[in-house]
Amino acid sequence: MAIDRVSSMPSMPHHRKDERKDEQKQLVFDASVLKYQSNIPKQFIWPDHEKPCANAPELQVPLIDLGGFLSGDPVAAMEASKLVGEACQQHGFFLVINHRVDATLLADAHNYMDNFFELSLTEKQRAQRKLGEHCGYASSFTGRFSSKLPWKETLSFRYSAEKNSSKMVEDFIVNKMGDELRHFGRVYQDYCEAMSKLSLGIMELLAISLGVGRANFREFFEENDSIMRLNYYPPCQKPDLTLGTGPHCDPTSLTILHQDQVGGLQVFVDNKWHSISPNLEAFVVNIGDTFMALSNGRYKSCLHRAVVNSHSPRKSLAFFLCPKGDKVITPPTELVDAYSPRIYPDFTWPMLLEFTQKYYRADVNTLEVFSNWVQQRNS
Ligand SMILES: C=C1C[C@]23C[C@H]1CC[C@H]2[C@]1(C)CCC[C@@](C)(C(=O)O)[C@H]1[C@@H]3C(=O)O
Ligand SMILES: O=C(O)CCC(=O)C(=O)O
Ligand SMILES: [Fe+2]
Repeated sequence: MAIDRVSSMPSMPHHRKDERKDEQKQLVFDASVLKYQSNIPKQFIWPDHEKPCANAPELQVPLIDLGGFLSGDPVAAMEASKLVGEACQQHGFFLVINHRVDATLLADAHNYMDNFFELSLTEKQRAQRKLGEHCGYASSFTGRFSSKLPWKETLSFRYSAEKNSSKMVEDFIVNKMGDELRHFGRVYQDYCEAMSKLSLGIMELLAISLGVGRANFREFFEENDSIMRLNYYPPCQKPDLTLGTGPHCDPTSLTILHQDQVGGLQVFVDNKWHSISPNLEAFVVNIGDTFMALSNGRYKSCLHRAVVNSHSPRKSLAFFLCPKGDKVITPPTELVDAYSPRIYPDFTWPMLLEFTQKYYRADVNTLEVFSNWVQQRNS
């Protein structure tokens, strides 16, 4: 059964379920074919109010130099945390440079991604993600959603920072794709380790900016159980009708994204879509719904999307930091008082993840609908 936005998870009438199954069976997003088609299947056409708008103005996002902070300079740490705090109070997006992620590793991550997505659909489908699961290959989520399909292929896998999981990514890739992709798996294992390390540094800056203990969030995410996602956006002959990724807030805690030089990431600020220009030296960082709850709403998870174009494929590598499954999302006591009462209920990340994978397509309201769902279940 394909999943669309549901408010109270109604059971689907049988006849509709059968119709949907037939419809979904026919629809396969084979990028090697669809990128040449000028008649776009209706499932990929977004409603007028969500279609891309021409020439979105560039968003002035703070470019935060992490060099001094990563060298242990306390003044630089204060300066960086101030810039991070200002960005998170406005739109939750900022860029980081001098991040110490190895340039060769970053180049390999982009190159190996090209190799994978240029495989035949049959080859890629060896890693096909199962309904309700978040790891594996997906081509525009046909079978998962029945309308407003994203114009993209994705490969997602789980990364755990726990000591005994040092081969989790490599093993997943080899298990799905065979031994010939072992090195591919190794590259993304190393990439995720670099992302995890960078995330923990950024968590220190977020803690300082919120006035909680500097180690507070770092310890909370030390043994993170995160999601790595490779986004591949084929060219589209009608890029004004489709979206690579629909409008959403990331349900996760922190996203570290590297976009290639093509451009397409847009953020909704001051009631208008703004583009974030490519900068290969920088990572785009944004906080997600889970961190918004952890900060008791002080920092906002921000609406964003990705547009496509008619001339070249676009790639982005998104590392989604997530806490270990047994961690309860409760804001530090410093962030809750009579003037700032609790906004969201306690929850764990696996609860929110299951909600987005089985019941609700993440959008701008995910955390609010999820909170009501949790409170209904607890009442
Ligand atoms: C936990 C996740 C669900 C999604 C991938 C990660 C973080 C972002 C989420 C997503 C990108 C938000 C928009 C809708 C979505 C279905 C997508 O377009 O990919 C979301 C991802 C998902 O549910 O697979
Ligand atoms: O590809 C992009 O630039 C954004 C992708 C994104 O927002 C996501 O995968 O959550
Ligand atoms: Fe996102």
